[in-house]
Amino acid sequence: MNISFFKYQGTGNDFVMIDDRENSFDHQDLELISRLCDRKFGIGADGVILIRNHTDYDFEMVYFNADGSQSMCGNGARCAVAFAKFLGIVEQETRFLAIDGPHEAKIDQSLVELRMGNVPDTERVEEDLFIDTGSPHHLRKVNEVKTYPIVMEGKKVRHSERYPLGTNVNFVELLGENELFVRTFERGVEDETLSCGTGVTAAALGFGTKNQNQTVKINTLGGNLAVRYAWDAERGFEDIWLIGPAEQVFAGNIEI
Ligand SMILES: N[C@H](CCC[C@H](N)C(=O)O)C(=O)O
Repeated sequence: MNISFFKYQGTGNDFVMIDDRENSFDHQDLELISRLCDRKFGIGADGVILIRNHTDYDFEMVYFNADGSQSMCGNGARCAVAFAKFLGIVEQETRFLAIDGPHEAKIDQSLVELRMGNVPDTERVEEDLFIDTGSPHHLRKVNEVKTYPIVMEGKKVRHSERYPLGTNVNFVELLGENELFVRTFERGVEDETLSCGTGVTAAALGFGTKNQNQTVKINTLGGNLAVRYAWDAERGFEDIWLIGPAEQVFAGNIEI
């Protein structure tokens, strides 16, 4: 089978993007998805994203982790917006559908602002936090995140009994008020990724200030992101925007 694809990355979180407006990609072939993501025998990526037509939205994005499981993907959604602009589906603003519901986004050059779903509350888990930003995120504050054993500790939490469906695990170092360094062990990739969009959003909500409006700067191994949000004591977190670059790396065909 010959598949045309485009490779995109958003702060080092990388994706095989497929224009599937003809609905021809066999998205139930999870072995194919894993092969496409394989960094030795395939293209290599953290996930696969299909762009599909939708009657009520500019497009629908369907995200698959490298193991074929599905979830919301913040960086992937930012890349999907950039890809949709490249395909001529959108111009500067868009409304599209993802697994967690509708999203708005704005794109200027390669910078994408993605509106995330509202997050009414966060949950304390012993010394840590749990926040669902469209995908599940466990958050642990650490001192020296760059030397912390992310994979060893991330696997323990990801497979703990508390999370029968698994969770993503974020390790967060506070660099200053509203400035964080975040590293993430990702469910479905089953490894650390260079950044995680829904993860840095969860970290911003968990460790940012609780004023009416603020922007949290997040450093990741793959680059810098920002999260803007409004907080209300009753309603929690609203008007949440994940902001960062999304770039096309290369295009190709694969016989697989
Ligand atoms: N692995 C995550 C989905 C992708 C999250 C990440 N790539 C992002 O940018 O949000 C999960 O299974 O919940």
